[in-house]
Amino acid sequence: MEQINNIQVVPCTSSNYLKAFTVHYSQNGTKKSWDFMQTHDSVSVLIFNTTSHCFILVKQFRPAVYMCEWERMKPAHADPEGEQGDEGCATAGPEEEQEGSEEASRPHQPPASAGVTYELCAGIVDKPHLSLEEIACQEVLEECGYEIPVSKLRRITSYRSGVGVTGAKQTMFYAEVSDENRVGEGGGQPQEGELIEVVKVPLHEAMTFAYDESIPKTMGVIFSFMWFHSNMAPKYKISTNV
Ligand SMILES: Nc1nc(=O)c2ncn([C@@H]3O[C@H](COP(=O)(O)OP(=O)(O)O[C@H]4O[C@H](CO)[C@@H](O)[C@H](O)[C@H]4O)[C@@H](O)[C@H]3O)c2[nH]1
Ligand SMILES: [Mg+2]
Repeated sequence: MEQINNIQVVPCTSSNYLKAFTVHYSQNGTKKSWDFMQTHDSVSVLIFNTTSHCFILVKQFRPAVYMCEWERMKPAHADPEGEQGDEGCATAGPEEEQEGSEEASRPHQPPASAGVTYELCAGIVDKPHLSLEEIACQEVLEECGYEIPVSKLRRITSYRSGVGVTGAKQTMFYAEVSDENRVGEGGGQPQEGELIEVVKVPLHEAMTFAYDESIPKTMGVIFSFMWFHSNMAPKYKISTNV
């Protein structure tokens, strides 16, 4: 379990990952404006291990998810844009800053598990010299430890994510792997700060997993499990409990 402490929230003024803008425009003669962020497109891969009949997912701490929970649990007086003084900044109170103290003893800070989500293996498209498929295969290797050629990828579809905020394009692939393709532990690239746990979801538990709201997960997981159910499950002649 991760230990999350020393939380400080500051305005994001310069980032390699996102840029915030306001666009002013006219729609059918009416002047409008909209705030949005430019981010990278991304790829994701539904991985099915044919040896163990399990889906291979990744589990990782997501600061954005955690901060939603942090906001929710914050006492009313701890307004980041109000009483903290620094514009738009928030710092955890003194009791939150003691390293190593029990998370349960911090009434205003959610446990780290509140920010951990189950996701498809995925990555941002930030290498112009590589195809979407090549980036997807790199992520499968780095995050999950399976080495597969691009020919093993089947494109499921692409769609827009965060249409109110980013509108970035995500492309989803499907890949069947076997234990023989496993060449490493996965886990992401520690030098880039990635700390990823590889988890297996047995095929027969997939739909129960997908609809269990107590398990935080992305829409990609739910959609891809349903895609598998209607497109691939008959091939494996296994009920997925829909
Ligand atoms: N985002 C960001 N902010 C930082 O401040 C920040 N600082 C460092 N980094 C580094 O960027 C890399 C991002 O990792 P990936 O390429 O594996 O992309 P994912 O984070 O897995 O995101 C994908 O999968 C998600 C789940 O399906 C989708 O929601 C996304 O759309 C989709 O791109 C890591 O090396 C991370 O250390 C930041 N990355
Ligand atoms: Mg990733």
